[in-house]
Amino acid sequence: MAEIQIKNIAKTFGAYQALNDINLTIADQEFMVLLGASGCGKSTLLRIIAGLETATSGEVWIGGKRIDHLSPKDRGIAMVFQNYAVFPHLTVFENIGFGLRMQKLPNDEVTRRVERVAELMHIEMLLKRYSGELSGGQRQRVAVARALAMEPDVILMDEPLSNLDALLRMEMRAELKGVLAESKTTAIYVTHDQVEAMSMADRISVMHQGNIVQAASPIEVYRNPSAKFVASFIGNPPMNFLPATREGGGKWQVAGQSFDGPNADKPALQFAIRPEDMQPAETGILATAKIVEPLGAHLLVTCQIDDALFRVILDSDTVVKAGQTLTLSPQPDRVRWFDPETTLAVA
Ligand SMILES: Nc1ncnc2c1ncn2[C@@H]1O[C@H](COP(=O)(O)OP(=O)(O)OP(=O)(O)O)[C@@H](O)[C@H]1O
Repeated sequence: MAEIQIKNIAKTFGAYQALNDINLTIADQEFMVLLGASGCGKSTLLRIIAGLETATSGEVWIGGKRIDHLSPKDRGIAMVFQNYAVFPHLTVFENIGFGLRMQKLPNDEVTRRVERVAELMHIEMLLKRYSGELSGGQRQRVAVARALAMEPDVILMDEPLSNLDALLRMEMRAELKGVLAESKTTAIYVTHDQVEAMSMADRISVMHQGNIVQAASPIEVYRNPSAKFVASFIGNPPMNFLPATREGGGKWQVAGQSFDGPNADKPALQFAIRPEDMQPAETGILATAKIVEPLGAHLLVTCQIDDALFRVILDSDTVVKAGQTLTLSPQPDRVRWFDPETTLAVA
């Protein structure tokens, strides 16, 4: 069992607060993705768990044991980095077995483990090759295989696919997800790529300025963002927002139309909707199409509603021209509301 508990972790670099009181529990065998923009603190958190960085305060527990005072090699953790440090002058076999040799495991055990993970990563035919002769994708597989060969309780990955080209990345992310599920390892995966996060994670922790803003399943983060930051960070294009003023009795005025909303005691809220959840209708909000982008699978239309830009994703057969007025109506169960002061979601 390798449940990871992060308790009140804070980290300062001089006067700079990189992490503020982080609390997070990652279940045994869960695939947790830390997602956030550059500088939000995700690598720092990962490095604290690995023991490559010391927290200013707080505790890290794995499998019910406190481990933050242990040296990295005694934590039962393996790590895969972006610049996968595969040794070019060693064969693939020796690269994968490197950590096992350091642990002085017997030869037959090294062979057994290397062959097993090589098969898992589909590189068994490369074992005798020198790593310097491999492609980027193959080298990345070797790096992951080397981590898995350690049979760690926990595997930590920091942007492991970011050096690969787009197609290989897509292939590897599906494969990596499958391999990790099969190996029953608890995984924490750092990325700033939301597609990677959405497609791979059991849960995503969205980080911003040293805090975890929301930790939930990908679909929950997408459908029910807990804060405006999450709504604007996840989704491409992101959620749309329009100002809403209170009419009373749970009704809100949005761009000249009346909508059912929360019964909140606030003069104003923000109405929010995903681009695919706002469609042409008989009655609704009037929008002027500004830019029409046919993207093959669908049509992306950037509109103006009062002063706000608003993006909708329409069926690719829809005929829309720039300058045209559209009447748009939201799918009612997909409308979300945010408090403009706290920026938090209002139920
Ligand atoms: N050794 C250090 N000394 C001083 N500041 C640091 C140090 N390491 C990280 N920081 C700062 O802490 C903040 C968080 O860094 P971190 O590397 O965790 O961000 P990140 O979210 O992983 O970003 P990226 O995606 O760019 O790697 C950044 O502002 C960074 O400049």
